[in-house]
Amino acid sequence: MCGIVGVISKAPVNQLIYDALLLLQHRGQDAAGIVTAVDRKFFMHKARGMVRDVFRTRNMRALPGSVGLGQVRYPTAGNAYSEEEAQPFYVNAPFGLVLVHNGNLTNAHALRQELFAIDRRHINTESDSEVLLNVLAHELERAARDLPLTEDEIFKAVSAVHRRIKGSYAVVCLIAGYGLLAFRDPNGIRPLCYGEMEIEGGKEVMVASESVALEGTGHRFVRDVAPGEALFIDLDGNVHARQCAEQASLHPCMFEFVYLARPDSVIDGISVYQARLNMGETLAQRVISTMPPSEIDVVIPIPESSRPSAMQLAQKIGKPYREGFVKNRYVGRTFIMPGQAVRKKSVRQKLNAIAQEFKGRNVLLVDDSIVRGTTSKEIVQMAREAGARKVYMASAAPPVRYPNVYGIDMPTKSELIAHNRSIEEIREFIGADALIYQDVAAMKRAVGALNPAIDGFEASCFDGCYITGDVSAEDFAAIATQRAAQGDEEDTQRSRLTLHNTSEQ
Ligand SMILES: O=P(O)(O)OC[C@H]1O[C@H](OP(=O)(O)OP(=O)(O)O)[C@H](O)[C@@H]1O
Ligand SMILES: NC(=O)CC[C@H](N)C(=O)O
Ligand SMILES: [Mg+2]
Repeated sequence: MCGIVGVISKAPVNQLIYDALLLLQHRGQDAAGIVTAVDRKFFMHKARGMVRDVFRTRNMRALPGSVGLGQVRYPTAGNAYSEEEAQPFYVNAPFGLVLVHNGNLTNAHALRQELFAIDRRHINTESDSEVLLNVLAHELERAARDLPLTEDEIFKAVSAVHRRIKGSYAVVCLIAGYGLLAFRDPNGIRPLCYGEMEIEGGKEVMVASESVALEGTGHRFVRDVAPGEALFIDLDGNVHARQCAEQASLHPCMFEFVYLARPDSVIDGISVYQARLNMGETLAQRVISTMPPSEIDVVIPIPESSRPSAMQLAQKIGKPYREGFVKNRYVGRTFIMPGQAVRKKSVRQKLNAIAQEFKGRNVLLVDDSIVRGTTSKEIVQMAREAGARKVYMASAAPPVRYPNVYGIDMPTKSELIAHNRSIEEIREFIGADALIYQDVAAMKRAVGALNPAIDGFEASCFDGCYITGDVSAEDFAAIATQRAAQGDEEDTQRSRLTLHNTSEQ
């Protein structure tokens, strides 16, 4: 998952974009980048690492201007080692475009060929976002007639982009000298919203992945961008909106509510925090129907993301909720780290047990999800080492059985602990005395009840239904092969032609 942000202001935006990216850091830890613009000239700094490491004072000073955009990256195409795949991406024609993307294109491999063979465009990385930018550039070129470029032409280009690209995408693009373009895929899989703030000399408009970025930077949340809709924000901060997709429906990604988004965000009218509480409530019913609550002494969350669900579950089953694991706040989120070896090592570095909460007790550990089983396996063992009598495990999300091709990095079935395994086999693998999972329909009901206007959820990793309906066996294979062939760090550094890199040299 990536976090994206774009701003049109009358004042310098470098610090503002930095602040917004910090608020979106939980969506991507591998790379960060900002582009600002003065008139038609772009300034960029992007590099691998977390926001705080990527931007030093000298880099910030080199980002002048009152319009700009930024991204924090969690790769789902290409790899984590490439500086060149960090975003934003830039193309000089037409007009000068820079783009940030959250999501994953399922037909990137076919588009890559098409761009070369038909549109005569060169793609220099494995990133699907570079493909997306070039499709947009090509369509803008086709739509644009005489100067100046008009709103109608911009929206026409977005409609053409919707027809060509498949998968999930929330996009912010800066068109040099014109303004900021933002659009969301026709199923609204990835989140995008915008807000405003009155400032001296006019209005400041911010587009961001999550409402927390708007709130945390003092902007008033206006609304979510609708699925298939495009916003064009001109340099005076006027927002022009148009539906650019032929067919649109709202199917936000369920995994945002389960794990990815911050609990203090509201996505498509649903409070992420409330969604997690509701999931805890329905999970409690599953627990009660599986074992008598009298067999449980204490409910312990696996920090961080499972806390709201565990709290609600404990209250519902009438058992104490205790903090049995302490999280080292300087270790990032393990699930979005690249590579299984580092993820495994990080669980122990990140979480440590408080023995007194475990000693001689029957504990029910609650996590928001079990994906590869890395966390649960370690945690169950740690609970035993800390002296627990029985260790039960509950997951606020159902078993993750199918690959995700829409922007969560689990492209192959084989890496999923629940794929082709019964609940009993998973229980045995993680070494728990009992394992209780959320039910798919119950989860959809519990979260869906928070906004009846939603058409449904993109929940393919739980139910195997891919909302775009057009992911072919070839697409699955291409995505999986591409991720499997990531190469190592050294290899990646060697193989890249660094076209637009302004990082430390
Ligand atoms: O089964 P796994 O493959 O281990 O993945 C699932 C775990 O990963 C996530 O935690 P993470 O440490 O990424 O972030 P958090 O601190 O927000 O919970 C998630 O909350 C689960 O704990
Ligand atoms: N998680 C994401 O949104 C990733 C965006 C894009 N597919 C990349 O890999 O850079
Ligand atoms: Mg976790």
